[in-house]
Amino acid sequence: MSDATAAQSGGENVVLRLPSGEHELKVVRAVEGAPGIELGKLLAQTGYITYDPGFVNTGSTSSAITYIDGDQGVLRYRGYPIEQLAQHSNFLEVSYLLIYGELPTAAQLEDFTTRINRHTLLHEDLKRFFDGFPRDAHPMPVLSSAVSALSTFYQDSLNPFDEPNVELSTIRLLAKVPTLAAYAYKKSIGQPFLYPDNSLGLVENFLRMTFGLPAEPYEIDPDVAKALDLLFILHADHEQNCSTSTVRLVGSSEANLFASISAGIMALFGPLHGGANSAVLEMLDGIKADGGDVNDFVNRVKNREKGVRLMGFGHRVYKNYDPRAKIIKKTADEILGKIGGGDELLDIAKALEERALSDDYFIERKLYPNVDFYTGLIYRALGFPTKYFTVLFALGRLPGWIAHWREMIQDPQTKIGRPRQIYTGEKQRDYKPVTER
Ligand SMILES: CC(=O)SCCNC(=O)CCNC(=O)[C@H](O)C(C)(C)COP(=O)(O)OP(=O)(O)OC[C@H]1O[C@@H](n2cnc3c(N)ncnc32)[C@H](O)[C@@H]1OP(=O)(O)O
Ligand SMILES: O=C([O-])CC(=O)C(=O)O
Repeated sequence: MSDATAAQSGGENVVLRLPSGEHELKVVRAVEGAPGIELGKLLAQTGYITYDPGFVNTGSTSSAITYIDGDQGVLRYRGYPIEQLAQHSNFLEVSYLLIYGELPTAAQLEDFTTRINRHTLLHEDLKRFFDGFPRDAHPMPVLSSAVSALSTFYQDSLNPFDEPNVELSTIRLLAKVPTLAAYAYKKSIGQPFLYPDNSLGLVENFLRMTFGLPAEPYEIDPDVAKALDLLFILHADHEQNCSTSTVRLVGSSEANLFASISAGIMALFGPLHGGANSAVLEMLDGIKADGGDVNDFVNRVKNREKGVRLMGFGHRVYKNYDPRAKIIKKTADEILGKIGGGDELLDIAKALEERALSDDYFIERKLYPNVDFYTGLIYRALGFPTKYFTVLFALGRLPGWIAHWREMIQDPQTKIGRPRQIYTGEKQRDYKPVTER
Protein backbone atom coordinates (compact mmCIF):
# COMPACT_ATOMS: atom_id res chain seq x y z
CA MET A 1 0.00 0.00 0.00
CA SER A 2 1.37 3.45 -0.84
CA ASP A 3 1.87 6.06 1.89
CA ALA A 4 -0.81 8.22 0.29
CA THR A 5 -3.30 5.40 0.45
CA ALA A 6 -2.33 4.19 3.88
CA ALA A 7 -2.58 7.69 5.29
CA GLN A 8 -6.30 7.82 4.59
CA SER A 9 -8.71 6.76 7.25
CA GLY A 10 -12.30 5.61 7.19
CA GLY A 11 -11.99 3.59 4.00
CA GLU A 12 -12.30 -0.12 3.40
CA ASN A 13 -9.68 -2.65 2.36
CA VAL A 14 -10.35 -4.35 -0.93
CA VAL A 15 -8.30 -6.99 -2.66
CA LEU A 16 -8.06 -6.67 -6.40
CA ARG A 17 -7.13 -9.80 -8.32
CA LEU A 18 -5.72 -8.58 -11.59
CA PRO A 19 -3.50 -10.13 -14.26
CA SER A 20 -0.60 -8.35 -12.51
CA GLY A 21 -1.31 -10.17 -9.23
CA GLU A 22 -3.22 -9.46 -6.03
CA HIS A 23 -3.33 -5.92 -4.74
CA GLU A 24 -4.70 -4.94 -1.36
CA LEU A 25 -5.85 -1.36 -1.29
CA LYS A 26 -7.59 0.91 1.12
CA VAL A 27 -10.32 2.58 -0.91
CA VAL A 28 -11.82 5.79 0.44
CA ARG A 29 -14.02 8.49 -1.00
CA ALA A 30 -11.83 10.87 -2.92
CA VAL A 31 -12.15 13.98 -0.79
CA GLU A 32 -8.54 14.47 0.18
CA GLY A 33 -5.05 13.54 -0.88
CA ALA A 34 -4.52 10.88 -3.48
CA PRO A 35 -6.53 7.83 -2.37
CA GLY A 36 -7.86 6.87 -5.78
CA ILE A 37 -4.68 7.24 -7.78
CA GLU A 38 -3.24 3.81 -7.06
CA LEU A 39 -6.54 2.09 -7.79
CA GLY A 40 -7.02 4.05 -11.01
CA LYS A 41 -3.54 3.21 -12.25
CA LEU A 42 -4.03 -0.50 -11.56
CA LEU A 43 -7.38 -0.58 -13.34
CA ALA A 44 -5.94 1.31 -16.31
CA GLN A 45 -3.31 -1.44 -16.71
CA THR A 46 -6.01 -4.08 -17.09
CA GLY A 47 -7.47 -2.42 -20.16
CA TYR A 48 -11.00 -2.74 -18.69
CA ILE A 49 -13.21 0.19 -19.56
CA THR A 50 -15.19 1.54 -16.62
CA TYR A 51 -18.61 2.98 -17.48
CA ASP A 52 -19.06 6.32 -15.74
CA PRO A 53 -21.36 8.71 -17.64
CA GLY A 54 -20.91 12.23 -16.36
CA PHE A 55 -17.62 11.17 -14.70
CA VAL A 56 -19.30 10.80 -11.32
CA ASN A 57 -16.46 8.70 -9.88
CA THR A 58 -13.65 9.49 -12.26
CA GLY A 59 -10.69 11.51 -11.04
CA SER A 60 -9.38 12.99 -14.29
CA THR A 61 -6.40 14.66 -12.62
CA SER A 62 -4.74 15.45 -9.35
CA SER A 63 -4.81 19.11 -8.39
CA ALA A 64 -3.52 21.37 -5.62
CA ILE A 65 -5.80 24.32 -6.35
CA THR A 66 -9.22 23.86 -4.77
CA TYR A 67 -10.52 21.49 -2.12
CA ILE A 68 -14.19 20.61 -1.72
CA ASP A 69 -15.79 18.37 0.87
CA GLY A 70 -19.27 18.04 -0.55
CA ASP A 71 -20.71 16.19 2.44
CA GLN A 72 -19.61 18.84 4.90
CA GLY A 73 -20.13 21.86 2.62
CA VAL A 74 -16.46 22.90 2.71
CA LEU A 75 -14.68 24.91 0.01
CA ARG A 76 -11.06 26.11 0.17
CA TYR A 77 -8.87 27.83 -2.40
CA ARG A 78 -5.24 26.74 -1.94
CA GLY A 79 -6.17 25.76 1.61
CA TYR A 80 -7.86 29.05 2.56
CA PRO A 81 -11.54 28.71 3.58
CA ILE A 82 -13.88 30.52 1.22
CA GLU A 83 -15.50 32.27 4.20
CA GLN A 84 -12.19 33.92 5.15
CA LEU A 85 -11.40 34.97 1.60
CA ALA A 86 -14.91 36.37 1.15
CA GLN A 87 -14.60 38.41 4.31
CA HIS A 88 -11.04 39.68 4.09
CA SER A 89 -9.68 39.38 0.57
CA ASN A 90 -10.46 40.85 -2.83
CA PHE A 91 -10.81 39.41 -6.32
CA LEU A 92 -7.37 40.38 -7.61
CA GLU A 93 -5.65 38.91 -4.59
CA VAL A 94 -7.70 35.71 -4.92
CA SER A 95 -6.83 35.53 -8.63
CA TYR A 96 -3.15 35.73 -7.72
CA LEU A 97 -3.60 33.07 -5.05
CA LEU A 98 -5.29 30.64 -7.43
CA ILE A 99 -2.83 31.14 -10.27
CA TYR A 100 0.47 31.33 -8.36
CA GLY A 101 -0.41 29.27 -5.27
CA GLU A 102 0.25 31.87 -2.52
CA LEU A 103 -1.36 35.08 -1.37
CA PRO A 104 0.69 37.98 -2.80
CA THR A 105 2.88 40.28 -0.74
CA ALA A 106 2.07 43.99 -1.09
CA ALA A 107 4.85 44.37 -3.70
CA GLN A 108 3.68 41.31 -5.66
CA LEU A 109 0.10 42.57 -5.67
CA GLU A 110 1.17 45.99 -6.89
CA ASP A 111 3.25 44.48 -9.68
CA PHE A 112 0.38 42.15 -10.67
CA THR A 113 -2.08 45.06 -10.73
CA THR A 114 0.26 47.24 -12.77
CA ARG A 115 0.86 44.50 -15.30
CA ILE A 116 -2.89 43.88 -15.68
CA ASN A 117 -3.63 47.59 -16.06
CA ARG A 118 -1.10 47.80 -18.87
CA HIS A 119 -3.12 45.32 -20.96
CA THR A 120 -6.76 46.37 -20.55
CA LEU A 121 -7.01 48.01 -23.99
CA LEU A 122 -8.22 46.03 -26.98
CA HIS A 123 -6.64 46.20 -30.41
CA GLU A 124 -8.84 48.53 -32.49
CA ASP A 125 -9.39 45.73 -35.05
CA LEU A 126 -10.64 43.43 -32.29
CA LYS A 127 -13.21 46.06 -31.35
CA ARG A 128 -14.59 45.94 -34.89
CA PHE A 129 -15.16 42.21 -34.38
CA PHE A 130 -18.28 43.08 -32.34
CA ASP A 131 -19.87 44.76 -35.39
CA GLY A 132 -20.32 41.37 -37.03
CA PHE A 133 -22.76 40.04 -34.42
CA PRO A 134 -26.48 40.75 -34.35
CA ARG A 135 -27.37 43.27 -31.66
CA ASP A 136 -29.57 40.79 -29.82
CA ALA A 137 -26.86 38.08 -29.82
CA HIS A 138 -26.43 36.26 -26.52
CA PRO A 139 -23.32 37.72 -24.85
CA MET A 140 -21.82 34.31 -23.93
CA PRO A 141 -21.06 33.15 -27.50
CA VAL A 142 -19.93 36.70 -28.26
CA LEU A 143 -17.48 36.56 -25.34
CA SER A 144 -16.26 33.09 -26.23
CA SER A 145 -15.67 34.12 -29.87
CA ALA A 146 -13.82 37.26 -28.80
CA VAL A 147 -11.56 35.28 -26.42
CA SER A 148 -10.92 32.77 -29.20
CA ALA A 149 -10.00 35.68 -31.49
CA LEU A 150 -7.27 36.73 -29.05
CA SER A 151 -5.18 33.87 -30.50
CA THR A 152 -5.22 35.66 -33.86
CA PHE A 153 -4.04 38.97 -32.39
CA TYR A 154 -1.39 37.44 -30.10
CA GLN A 155 0.26 34.68 -32.04
CA ASP A 156 3.03 34.58 -29.45
CA SER A 157 0.45 32.68 -27.37
CA LEU A 158 0.39 29.60 -29.57
CA ASN A 159 3.12 27.55 -27.90
CA PRO A 160 1.73 26.31 -24.57
CA PHE A 161 5.21 25.47 -23.26
CA ASP A 162 6.65 28.95 -23.76
CA GLU A 163 6.47 30.05 -20.12
CA PRO A 164 7.05 33.81 -20.56
CA ASN A 165 4.30 33.90 -23.18
CA VAL A 166 1.96 31.81 -21.04
CA GLU A 167 2.50 34.41 -18.33
CA LEU A 168 1.79 37.20 -20.83
CA SER A 169 -1.38 35.42 -22.02
CA THR A 170 -2.45 35.07 -18.37
CA ILE A 171 -2.13 38.81 -17.81
CA ARG A 172 -3.75 39.63 -21.14
CA LEU A 173 -6.76 37.48 -20.27
CA LEU A 174 -7.22 38.95 -16.79
CA ALA A 175 -6.93 42.45 -18.28
CA LYS A 176 -8.90 42.13 -21.51
CA VAL A 177 -11.79 39.80 -20.66
CA PRO A 178 -13.52 42.49 -18.51
CA THR A 179 -13.13 44.92 -21.43
CA LEU A 180 -14.53 42.34 -23.86
CA ALA A 181 -17.41 41.59 -21.49
CA ALA A 182 -18.25 45.29 -21.13
CA TYR A 183 -18.17 45.76 -24.92
CA ALA A 184 -20.48 42.76 -25.42
CA TYR A 185 -22.95 44.61 -23.19
CA LYS A 186 -22.47 47.97 -24.89
CA LYS A 187 -22.99 46.35 -28.29
CA SER A 188 -26.26 44.78 -27.08
CA ILE A 189 -27.67 48.15 -26.04
CA GLY A 190 -26.25 50.07 -28.99
CA GLN A 191 -24.00 52.37 -26.97
CA PRO A 192 -20.41 53.36 -27.83
CA PHE A 193 -17.48 51.53 -26.24
CA LEU A 194 -15.52 53.29 -23.50
CA TYR A 195 -11.76 53.00 -23.24
CA PRO A 196 -10.58 51.51 -19.93
CA ASP A 197 -9.56 53.96 -17.20
CA ASN A 198 -6.55 52.33 -15.59
CA SER A 199 -6.58 54.60 -12.59
CA LEU A 200 -9.50 52.44 -11.43
CA GLY A 201 -9.49 48.99 -9.89
CA LEU A 202 -10.45 45.98 -12.04
CA VAL A 203 -14.07 45.78 -10.88
CA GLU A 204 -14.57 49.56 -10.91
CA ASN A 205 -13.11 49.80 -14.40
CA PHE A 206 -15.42 47.04 -15.60
CA LEU A 207 -18.47 48.79 -14.08
CA ARG A 208 -17.51 52.10 -15.71
CA MET A 209 -16.97 50.50 -19.14
CA THR A 210 -20.32 48.72 -18.78
CA PHE A 211 -22.55 51.45 -17.42
CA GLY A 212 -20.67 54.69 -18.14
CA LEU A 213 -21.22 57.05 -21.06
CA PRO A 214 -18.42 58.80 -22.99
CA ALA A 215 -19.42 62.39 -22.26
CA GLU A 216 -20.58 61.90 -18.68
CA PRO A 217 -18.62 61.24 -15.51
CA TYR A 218 -19.47 57.85 -14.03
CA GLU A 219 -19.70 57.75 -10.30
CA ILE A 220 -18.79 54.36 -8.89
CA ASP A 221 -20.97 53.20 -6.05
CA PRO A 222 -18.55 51.46 -3.62
CA ASP A 223 -21.33 49.14 -2.42
CA VAL A 224 -21.95 47.97 -5.98
CA ALA A 225 -18.22 47.43 -6.60
CA LYS A 226 -17.84 45.55 -3.30
CA ALA A 227 -20.83 43.32 -4.03
CA LEU A 228 -19.50 42.40 -7.47
CA ASP A 229 -15.99 41.81 -6.11
CA LEU A 230 -17.43 39.43 -3.52
CA LEU A 231 -19.40 37.51 -6.15
CA PHE A 232 -16.29 37.22 -8.31
CA ILE A 233 -14.36 35.76 -5.34
CA LEU A 234 -17.10 33.21 -4.72
CA HIS A 235 -17.07 32.09 -8.36
CA ALA A 236 -13.29 32.08 -8.84
CA ASP A 237 -12.74 28.32 -8.80
CA HIS A 238 -14.55 25.06 -8.16
CA GLU A 239 -12.20 22.19 -9.02
CA GLN A 240 -13.23 19.92 -11.91
CA ASN A 241 -16.62 21.44 -12.77
CA CYS A 242 -17.86 21.14 -16.37
CA SER A 243 -16.22 24.33 -17.72
CA THR A 244 -12.89 23.80 -15.94
CA SER A 245 -12.77 20.19 -17.11
CA THR A 246 -13.43 21.50 -20.61
CA VAL A 247 -10.54 23.97 -20.31
CA ARG A 248 -8.26 21.13 -19.21
CA LEU A 249 -9.51 18.72 -21.87
CA VAL A 250 -9.03 21.20 -24.70
CA GLY A 251 -5.67 22.23 -23.23
CA SER A 252 -4.57 18.59 -23.00
CA SER A 253 -4.31 18.56 -26.80
CA GLU A 254 -1.76 21.38 -26.30
CA ALA A 255 -4.18 24.02 -27.55
CA ASN A 256 -3.21 27.42 -26.16
CA LEU A 257 -4.72 29.24 -23.18
CA PHE A 258 -7.06 31.48 -25.22
CA ALA A 259 -8.52 28.54 -27.20
CA SER A 260 -9.03 26.47 -24.05
CA ILE A 261 -10.74 29.27 -22.16
CA SER A 262 -12.94 30.13 -25.10
CA ALA A 263 -14.19 26.51 -24.95
CA GLY A 264 -14.63 26.77 -21.17
CA ILE A 265 -16.86 29.82 -21.62
CA MET A 266 -19.12 27.81 -23.90
CA ALA A 267 -19.30 24.95 -21.37
CA LEU A 268 -20.32 27.47 -18.72
CA PHE A 269 -23.10 28.80 -20.98
CA GLY A 270 -25.40 25.77 -20.43
CA PRO A 271 -28.29 26.09 -17.96
CA LEU A 272 -27.16 23.07 -15.93
CA HIS A 273 -23.90 24.89 -15.18
CA GLY A 274 -23.26 28.68 -15.20
CA GLY A 275 -26.36 29.43 -17.26
CA ALA A 276 -28.40 28.43 -14.21
CA ASN A 277 -28.01 31.94 -12.77
CA SER A 278 -30.11 33.38 -15.62
CA ALA A 279 -32.47 30.39 -15.51
CA VAL A 280 -33.15 30.98 -11.79
CA LEU A 281 -34.30 34.53 -12.44
CA GLU A 282 -36.47 33.39 -15.33
CA MET A 283 -37.96 30.76 -13.00
CA LEU A 284 -38.63 33.34 -10.26
CA ASP A 285 -40.13 35.77 -12.79
CA GLY A 286 -42.35 32.93 -14.02
CA ILE A 287 -43.54 32.05 -10.49
CA LYS A 288 -44.28 35.71 -9.82
CA ALA A 289 -46.22 36.05 -13.07
CA ASP A 290 -48.26 32.94 -12.15
CA GLY A 291 -49.32 34.49 -8.84
CA GLY A 292 -46.29 33.65 -6.65
CA ASP A 293 -47.42 30.16 -5.55
CA VAL A 294 -44.23 28.25 -4.70
CA ASN A 295 -46.20 25.09 -3.75
CA ASP A 296 -47.59 24.85 -7.22
CA PHE A 297 -44.11 25.19 -8.72
CA VAL A 298 -42.54 22.63 -6.38
CA ASN A 299 -45.29 20.15 -7.26
CA ARG A 300 -44.58 20.62 -10.94
CA VAL A 301 -40.90 19.85 -10.24
CA LYS A 302 -41.80 16.76 -8.22
CA ASN A 303 -44.21 15.59 -10.92
CA ARG A 304 -41.27 15.80 -13.30
CA GLU A 305 -43.13 18.03 -15.69
CA LYS A 306 -41.04 18.18 -18.84
CA GLY A 307 -38.36 20.85 -18.62
CA VAL A 308 -39.28 21.88 -15.05
CA ARG A 309 -36.41 21.65 -12.54
CA LEU A 310 -35.79 23.72 -9.50
CA MET A 311 -33.04 25.81 -11.02
CA GLY A 312 -30.23 26.83 -8.67
CA PHE A 313 -30.79 23.66 -6.65
CA GLY A 314 -28.75 20.46 -6.56
CA HIS A 315 -25.08 19.83 -7.11
CA ARG A 316 -22.90 16.96 -8.23
CA VAL A 317 -20.54 17.30 -5.26
CA TYR A 318 -22.38 19.20 -2.51
CA LYS A 319 -24.77 16.95 -0.64
CA ASN A 320 -25.05 19.72 1.91
CA TYR A 321 -25.59 23.47 1.64
CA ASP A 322 -23.21 25.01 -0.92
CA PRO A 323 -21.00 27.26 1.28
CA ARG A 324 -21.00 29.95 -1.44
CA ALA A 325 -24.81 30.01 -1.49
CA LYS A 326 -24.74 30.36 2.29
CA ILE A 327 -22.55 33.45 2.04
CA ILE A 328 -24.58 34.94 -0.81
CA LYS A 329 -27.88 34.35 0.97
CA LYS A 330 -26.51 35.94 4.14
CA THR A 331 -25.29 39.00 2.25
CA ALA A 332 -28.18 39.28 -0.24
CA ASP A 333 -30.42 41.11 2.22
CA GLU A 334 -27.61 43.46 3.18
CA ILE A 335 -26.51 44.14 -0.40
CA LEU A 336 -30.04 44.54 -1.72
CA GLY A 337 -30.84 46.79 1.24
CA LYS A 338 -27.94 49.05 0.33
CA ILE A 339 -28.21 49.15 -3.45
CA GLY A 340 -31.97 48.69 -3.71
CA GLY A 341 -33.81 45.82 -5.41
CA GLY A 342 -34.86 43.82 -2.33
CA ASP A 343 -38.08 43.06 -4.12
CA GLU A 344 -40.75 40.40 -4.19
CA LEU A 345 -38.47 38.00 -6.04
CA LEU A 346 -36.18 37.66 -3.01
CA ASP A 347 -39.22 36.71 -0.91
CA ILE A 348 -40.26 34.17 -3.54
CA ALA A 349 -36.72 32.72 -3.62
CA LYS A 350 -36.66 32.36 0.16
CA ALA A 351 -40.13 30.80 0.24
CA LEU A 352 -39.11 28.41 -2.52
CA GLU A 353 -36.00 27.37 -0.62
CA GLU A 354 -37.92 26.87 2.61
CA ARG A 355 -40.61 24.86 0.86
CA ALA A 356 -38.05 22.65 -0.95
CA LEU A 357 -35.88 22.02 2.11
CA SER A 358 -38.84 20.68 4.06
CA ASP A 359 -39.97 18.35 1.28
CA ASP A 360 -38.99 14.66 1.19
CA TYR A 361 -38.26 14.80 -2.53
CA PHE A 362 -35.43 17.26 -1.95
CA ILE A 363 -34.37 15.85 1.42
CA GLU A 364 -33.95 12.30 0.09
CA ARG A 365 -31.94 13.51 -2.87
CA LYS A 366 -29.90 15.94 -0.78
CA LEU A 367 -30.79 18.88 -2.99
CA TYR A 368 -29.82 22.28 -1.57
CA PRO A 369 -29.43 25.74 -3.12
CA ASN A 370 -26.22 26.06 -5.11
CA VAL A 371 -24.17 29.16 -5.90
CA ASP A 372 -26.53 30.18 -8.70
CA PHE A 373 -29.70 30.36 -6.58
CA TYR A 374 -29.37 33.84 -5.10
CA THR A 375 -26.80 35.52 -7.37
CA GLY A 376 -29.23 36.58 -10.11
CA LEU A 377 -31.20 38.71 -7.67
CA ILE A 378 -28.04 40.64 -6.86
CA TYR A 379 -26.92 40.94 -10.49
CA ARG A 380 -30.32 42.30 -11.42
CA ALA A 381 -30.21 44.83 -8.60
CA LEU A 382 -26.75 45.90 -9.83
CA GLY A 383 -28.38 46.75 -13.17
CA PHE A 384 -27.46 43.77 -15.35
CA PRO A 385 -30.03 42.18 -17.68
CA THR A 386 -30.81 38.48 -17.09
CA LYS A 387 -29.10 37.40 -20.32
CA TYR A 388 -25.82 38.87 -19.08
CA PHE A 389 -25.58 37.05 -15.72
CA THR A 390 -23.50 34.14 -16.99
CA VAL A 391 -20.91 36.57 -18.38
CA LEU A 392 -20.43 37.77 -14.81
CA PHE A 393 -19.90 34.18 -13.72
CA ALA A 394 -17.28 33.84 -16.48
CA LEU A 395 -15.45 36.94 -15.26
CA GLY A 396 -15.28 35.46 -11.78
CA ARG A 397 -14.24 31.98 -12.99
CA LEU A 398 -11.46 33.25 -15.25
CA PRO A 399 -8.57 32.97 -12.74
CA GLY A 400 -9.67 29.42 -11.85
CA TRP A 401 -9.66 28.35 -15.51
CA ILE A 402 -6.22 29.91 -15.98
CA ALA A 403 -4.84 28.25 -12.83
CA HIS A 404 -6.12 24.83 -13.96
CA TRP A 405 -4.78 25.21 -17.50
CA ARG A 406 -1.34 26.15 -16.13
CA GLU A 407 -1.36 23.30 -13.63
CA MET A 408 -2.39 20.89 -16.40
CA ILE A 409 0.32 22.02 -18.84
CA GLN A 410 3.05 21.76 -16.18
CA ASP A 411 1.94 18.36 -14.85
CA PRO A 412 4.16 15.55 -16.18
CA GLN A 413 1.21 13.15 -15.68
CA THR A 414 -0.97 15.04 -18.17
CA LYS A 415 -2.03 13.00 -21.17
CA ILE A 416 -4.37 14.00 -23.96
CA GLY A 417 -7.93 13.69 -22.61
CA ARG A 418 -9.53 10.84 -24.43
CA PRO A 419 -12.28 8.83 -22.71
CA ARG A 420 -13.38 5.46 -24.08
CA GLN A 421 -16.93 4.23 -24.69
CA ILE A 422 -19.01 1.10 -24.38
CA TYR A 423 -20.00 0.37 -27.96
CA THR A 424 -23.69 -0.59 -28.34
CA GLY A 425 -24.16 -0.39 -32.10
CA GLU A 426 -24.35 -3.04 -34.82
CA LYS A 427 -21.53 -5.56 -34.66
CA GLN A 428 -20.80 -5.79 -38.37
CA ARG A 429 -22.89 -5.72 -41.54
CA ASP A 430 -22.36 -5.64 -45.27
CA TYR A 431 -22.94 -2.62 -47.44
CA LYS A 432 -25.98 -2.72 -49.73
CA PRO A 433 -26.42 -0.45 -52.74
CA VAL A 434 -29.17 2.15 -52.34
CA THR A 435 -31.52 0.26 -54.70
CA GLU A 436 -31.50 -2.78 -52.41
CA ARG A 437 -32.22 -1.03 -49.08
C1 LIG B 1 -22.34 26.58 -10.90
C2 LIG B 1 -23.01 25.35 -11.11
O1 LIG B 1 -22.81 24.75 -12.12
S1 LIG B 1 -23.99 24.78 -9.88
C3 LIG B 1 -25.27 23.87 -10.71
C4 LIG B 1 -26.17 24.79 -11.47
N1 LIG B 1 -27.26 24.02 -12.13
C5 LIG B 1 -28.52 24.07 -11.66
O2 LIG B 1 -28.85 24.72 -10.70
C6 LIG B 1 -29.52 23.28 -12.49
C7 LIG B 1 -30.42 22.44 -11.61
N2 LIG B 1 -29.67 21.32 -11.03
C8 LIG B 1 -29.40 20.20 -11.76
O3 LIG B 1 -29.82 20.05 -12.91
C9 LIG B 1 -28.56 19.10 -11.11
O4 LIG B 1 -28.75 19.11 -9.72
C10 LIG B 1 -27.06 19.25 -11.45
C11 LIG B 1 -26.84 19.31 -12.96
C12 LIG B 1 -26.47 20.51 -10.83
C13 LIG B 1 -26.31 18.04 -10.87
O5 LIG B 1 -26.69 16.92 -11.58
P1 LIG B 1 -26.30 15.42 -11.15
O6 LIG B 1 -25.22 15.40 -10.18
O7 LIG B 1 -26.10 14.67 -12.42
O8 LIG B 1 -27.59 14.91 -10.41
P2 LIG B 1 -28.85 14.18 -11.04
O9 LIG B 1 -29.39 14.95 -12.21
O10 LIG B 1 -28.49 12.74 -11.27
O11 LIG B 1 -29.87 14.31 -9.85
C14 LIG B 1 -30.05 13.34 -8.83
C15 LIG B 1 -31.54 13.28 -8.51
O12 LIG B 1 -31.99 14.55 -8.06
C16 LIG B 1 -32.93 15.13 -8.95
N3 LIG B 1 -32.56 16.53 -9.13
C17 LIG B 1 -31.31 17.05 -9.19
N4 LIG B 1 -31.36 18.37 -9.29
C18 LIG B 1 -32.66 18.71 -9.30
C19 LIG B 1 -33.34 19.94 -9.39
N5 LIG B 1 -32.66 21.06 -9.48
N6 LIG B 1 -34.69 19.94 -9.39
C20 LIG B 1 -35.36 18.77 -9.29
N7 LIG B 1 -34.78 17.56 -9.20
C21 LIG B 1 -33.45 17.53 -9.21
C22 LIG B 1 -32.79 14.33 -10.25
O13 LIG B 1 -34.01 14.33 -10.99
C23 LIG B 1 -32.41 12.97 -9.73
O14 LIG B 1 -33.56 12.34 -9.24
P3 LIG B 1 -33.84 10.78 -9.56
O15 LIG B 1 -32.62 10.06 -9.03
O16 LIG B 1 -35.10 10.46 -8.88
O17 LIG B 1 -33.91 10.69 -11.06
O1 LIG C 1 -18.64 22.24 -9.36
C1 LIG C 1 -19.59 22.14 -10.17
O2 LIG C 1 -19.93 21.07 -10.73
C2 LIG C 1 -20.39 23.34 -10.52
C3 LIG C 1 -20.12 24.53 -9.68
O3 LIG C 1 -20.64 24.65 -8.59
C4 LIG C 1 -19.18 25.51 -10.15
O4 LIG C 1 -18.59 25.33 -11.22
O5 LIG C 1 -19.01 26.53 -9.47
